[in-house]
Amino acid sequence: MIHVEDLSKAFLDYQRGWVHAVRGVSFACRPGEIFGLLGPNGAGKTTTLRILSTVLRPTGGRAVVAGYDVVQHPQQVRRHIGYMSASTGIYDRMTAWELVEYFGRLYGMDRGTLRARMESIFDWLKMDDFRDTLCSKLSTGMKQKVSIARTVVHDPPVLIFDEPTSGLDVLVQRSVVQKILELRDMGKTILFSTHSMHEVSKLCQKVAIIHRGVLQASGTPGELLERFGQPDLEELFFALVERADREAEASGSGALAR
Ligand SMILES: Nc1ncnc2c1ncn2[C@@H]1O[C@H](COP(=O)(O)OP(=O)(O)OP(=O)(O)O)[C@@H](O)[C@H]1O
Repeated sequence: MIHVEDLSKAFLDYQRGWVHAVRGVSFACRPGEIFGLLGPNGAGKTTTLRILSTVLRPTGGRAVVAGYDVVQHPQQVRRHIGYMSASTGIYDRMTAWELVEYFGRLYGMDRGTLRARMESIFDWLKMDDFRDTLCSKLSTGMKQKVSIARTVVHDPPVLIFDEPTSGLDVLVQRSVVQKILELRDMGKTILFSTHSMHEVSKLCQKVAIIHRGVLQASGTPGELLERFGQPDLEELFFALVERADREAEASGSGALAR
């Protein structure tokens, strides 16, 4: 459902020259599976997810999402994905209900289907108590639920979450993680990025560790620990990041990626 092959993205930056944000990244994620992209700041996670959600064009390689190539059929890709990032917009002057309805209409859903879908989402996310409250008056946790609702309103088969729990308290984090697990159980294909090893071990069937724009390793958490002889994900993460940094220093490209 998500197939990424040798994907690259370089930006021409005014101060830094060419920044190779993503270099030769390949992975696949299937329905009913959560794939975690784990990496430190500046690793290339957001750039990868933006390419997959057609916000950015790759400079090399190929990505197919829900059966559609992201460069050749961006509109079809957008119809079949839900993309949620920290900057997912919540409009203060709309109520929770109006906002989700607005996005459903943008996806071209007819009134009857949209209403039934919204009733079921508001019930699933326990949003009925604040369905008519203005978004400006919602707590951070309530806003996060509205973001999830707008991301899934058109019932896309593929969901892409960019650090969906960042900046949330532990209770809200827990409920977001729970909802992501429920979406997986509904058979969705889920890709998400995070800094948190704890989330990866709780959520992911497969994980890729990315640093300096390069996938340092990918597989099931169990496979990776065995392959690299590490006791847990945290140790594995540090070992791979340090190895990549040493290699970059040795090749003289140490300052490049951050
Ligand atoms: N529009 C841009 N122009 C120039 N460089 C960019 C641009 N967008 C991203 N980059 C650079 O690409 C690299 C990867 O950034 P990216 O945002 O993908 O990392 P990330 O893994 O999502 O980091 P974080 O966890 O901090 O959000 C960084 O060096 C960043 O500065």
